[in-house]
Amino acid sequence: MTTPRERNRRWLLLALGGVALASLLTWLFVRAGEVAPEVHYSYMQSLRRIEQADVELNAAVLGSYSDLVHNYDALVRHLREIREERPRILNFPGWTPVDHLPLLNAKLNDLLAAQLAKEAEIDRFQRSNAVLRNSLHYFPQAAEHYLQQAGAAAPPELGRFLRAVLSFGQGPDRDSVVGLMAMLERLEKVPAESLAKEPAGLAHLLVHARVIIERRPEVDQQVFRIMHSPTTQLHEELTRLYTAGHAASLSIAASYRRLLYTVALLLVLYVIYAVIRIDKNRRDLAQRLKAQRRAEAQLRLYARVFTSATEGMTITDAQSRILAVNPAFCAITGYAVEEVIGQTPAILNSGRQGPEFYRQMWAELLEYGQWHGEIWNRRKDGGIYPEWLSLAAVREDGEAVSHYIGVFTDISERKQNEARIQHLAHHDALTGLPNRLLLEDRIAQAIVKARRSKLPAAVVFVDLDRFKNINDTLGHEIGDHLLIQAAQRGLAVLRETDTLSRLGGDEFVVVLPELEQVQDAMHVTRKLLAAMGQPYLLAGHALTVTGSAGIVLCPDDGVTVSELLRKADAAMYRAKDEGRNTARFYAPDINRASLGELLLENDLRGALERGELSMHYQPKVDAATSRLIGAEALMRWQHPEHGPISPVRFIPLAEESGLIGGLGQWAIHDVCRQQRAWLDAGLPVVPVAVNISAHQFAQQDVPKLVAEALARHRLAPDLLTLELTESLLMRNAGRAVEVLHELRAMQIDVAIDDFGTGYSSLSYLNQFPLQALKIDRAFVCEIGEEGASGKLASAMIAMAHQLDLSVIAEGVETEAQRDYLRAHGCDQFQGFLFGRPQAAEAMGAVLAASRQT
Ligand SMILES: Nc1nc2c(ncn2[C@@H]2O[C@@H]3COP(=O)(O)O[C@H]4[C@@H](O)[C@H](n5cnc6c(=O)[nH]c(N)nc65)O[C@@H]4COP(=O)(O)O[C@H]3[C@H]2O)c(=O)[nH]1
Repeated sequence: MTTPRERNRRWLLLALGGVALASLLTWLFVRAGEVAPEVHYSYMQSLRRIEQADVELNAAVLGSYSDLVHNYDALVRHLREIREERPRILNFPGWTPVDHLPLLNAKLNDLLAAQLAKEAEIDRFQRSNAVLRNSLHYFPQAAEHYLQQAGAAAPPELGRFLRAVLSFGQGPDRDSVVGLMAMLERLEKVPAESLAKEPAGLAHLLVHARVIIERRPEVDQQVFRIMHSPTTQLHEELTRLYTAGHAASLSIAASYRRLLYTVALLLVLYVIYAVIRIDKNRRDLAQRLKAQRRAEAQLRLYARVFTSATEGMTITDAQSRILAVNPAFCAITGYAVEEVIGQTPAILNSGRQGPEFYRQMWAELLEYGQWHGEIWNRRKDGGIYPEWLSLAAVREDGEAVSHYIGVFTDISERKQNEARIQHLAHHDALTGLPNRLLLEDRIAQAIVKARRSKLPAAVVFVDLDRFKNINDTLGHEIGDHLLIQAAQRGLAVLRETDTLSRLGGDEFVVVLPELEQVQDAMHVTRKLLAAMGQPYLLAGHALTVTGSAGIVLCPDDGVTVSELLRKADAAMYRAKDEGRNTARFYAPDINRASLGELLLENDLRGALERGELSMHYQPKVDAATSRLIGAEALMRWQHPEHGPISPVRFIPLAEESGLIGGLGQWAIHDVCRQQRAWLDAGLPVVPVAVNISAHQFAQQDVPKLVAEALARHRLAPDLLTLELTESLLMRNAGRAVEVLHELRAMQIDVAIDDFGTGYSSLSYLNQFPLQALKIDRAFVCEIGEEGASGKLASAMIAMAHQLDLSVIAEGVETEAQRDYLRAHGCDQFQGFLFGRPQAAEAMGAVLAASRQT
């Protein structure tokens, strides 16, 4: 930007430059045209006329001298011409080069001097020649007359003298002057009486003779001097010098013309350049104007985004002083704009995060230029709320930070939803007791405590005796009420540190951590069974239901969750076997005798080789059109003695025994093999999802395994998808992110399975490159029962969509569930309503049928 002062100076310089250029051009123009031809020709003519007159003057002198012309008219005329013309050559034309002037002036002066000298000589010549002419004219007549008069009396020498004078008069001879003068003097001395009768005639004759003898050489000399006057030569020289001066002037004028032409040419070029520049500037200006308009429109858009965004936005300077906040900020925090401008965001500090949190946040923000995370802040009214905050440091041209920008969303509702999801995920919907997931966690904690405190823990498996009969005869509703009351009674007899959970149906499990003595476990169990065994008054019926319990001790009977549960279960069966309404401690023989899990595990080892395992396929359909769009592969074990065994039972066994690696690998290969077979059979295949267990994920290089299987069966990656559980991802987030990125690079889609049953927050799932989320069957089950669970499923769908995840609902059994989920934007359905898991042949038929729809 130029200041007005600079602009004025620039204009002044421009004006001065213009004046200087105009002066230069004028001067060049004048200099270039200064040699005016008419002045030159006039001067040359004057020179030539003088020269001509001079030549003719000489001719006139010669004419007079040779007596061809008897008057001096021509002579006088030429002299007059020269005199008249002379003033015209006295001043050289103004353009004559200055360095030529001294020589020209010197030559001119020489010429003038020579002319004056010549004029004087001519003047003398005129006079002498007139006298001589007169004598020459009269001398012959006088001689003739005298000789006639004197006759013989004439001096003897006279005849010779007369002839000599006559001859001398025609063409003088210098040498004869002396002799003639001697003769003349002698004749003049001849006494008059001795001469003839005409002495006066002789004297007259001798006077003429003297004139001839004296004047003839004089006139000759004068003519000689006139003829040899340097005027002619000086004329020539002056003309030559003048011509040279003229030529030099012409050359100088030509130089100026060239210079003028060059300057003019430069000016023309400059004008062209200026025009081009002006045009370019005009175009640049137009472009800049366009860009500026675009930028203004963009700014208006940004401003609209800023004011209408639902996220709170804060812009601070480098010292964190708030410069601007948007309306959403005010709506969320309760502060008015003027209350926060100039303050720092510390006014929102809730005290929930310690100094270390902020120190790390700032360190990350300054190092990476951004920070994202959850933070608790305080509203103006003192209320504390969680927000998802994204901070960015703005650096101009990589320099120091100039501003900070904060964008945040109030995630109170999401947090509440998550908390409710967590609660539901970990609690039984009917009784509100912890469910299997939370139970496993509590058992794990009890194991750790037992190890640390050396005080044993007990796990008690309680099953209500013949509860099924109540359900079957009095209906589920009464059964449910009974279970609720049983749970409440159970809770009433337990310590706060104990856990009572419901596994499902009529199965309860109690965790008793840090027992003072082992018998306490039996004591508490008996109290529990007694409480639960009291009569229940339900819908007018007084019901008594007893319970059987199996107790295991940690660490004596086991140190893993599954082991303790399995053994407690076995002990419970022993109690049932031994007459019900009783409790039994676990004993090693129980395990083998009642359940034979170990035997089962043993059987599982050879199951693959014996061909007892197979993959079944359950269809997935598009929520909007109900068209088949995928399938989930589910493993089936056909035990030769026990018949079909659920994967819920044998997959944990396979995980515990380390067999899961082989089974998982086989599952992927078998699904790929099957897809290839369907493809070869010309069926319209759909992507098939394979479950990956946490143990398999930890043990194997899943991307490599998938790549090998795809390559071996020549399958495109979009025909295979993977399902990983939420807890798997959370257990080793760092490695999971890496593996998921590898799979993404291979274009393998990954879905998160059983969502809602883990402990993860959706915000944290953000870091995983996932494509789909499967809502666990537990949440779908609740839909249609007028509970909160429907709301949870819809909250999950909304949150998953916010994370750009497609949502699949598992276990859709009823049309009510389907309609509810569809209305809330669920993308895909899987469940008995659309098809049960079925063998490959049956699935082939489903694929074939899908061609028609
Ligand atoms: N009540 C009801 N159930 C429905 C409905 N729709 C589907 N299901 C069942 O829900 C389970 C869905 O599989 P999942 O959640 O991955 O849960 C699976 C998965 O975690 C595991 N599993 C099965 N096959 C494999 C496998 O090949 N590898 C691994 N690692 N795990 C497997 O075993 C679990 C249980 O499998 P399944 O018994 O086949 O049970 C399947 C399926 O039969 C419905 O409408 N109502």
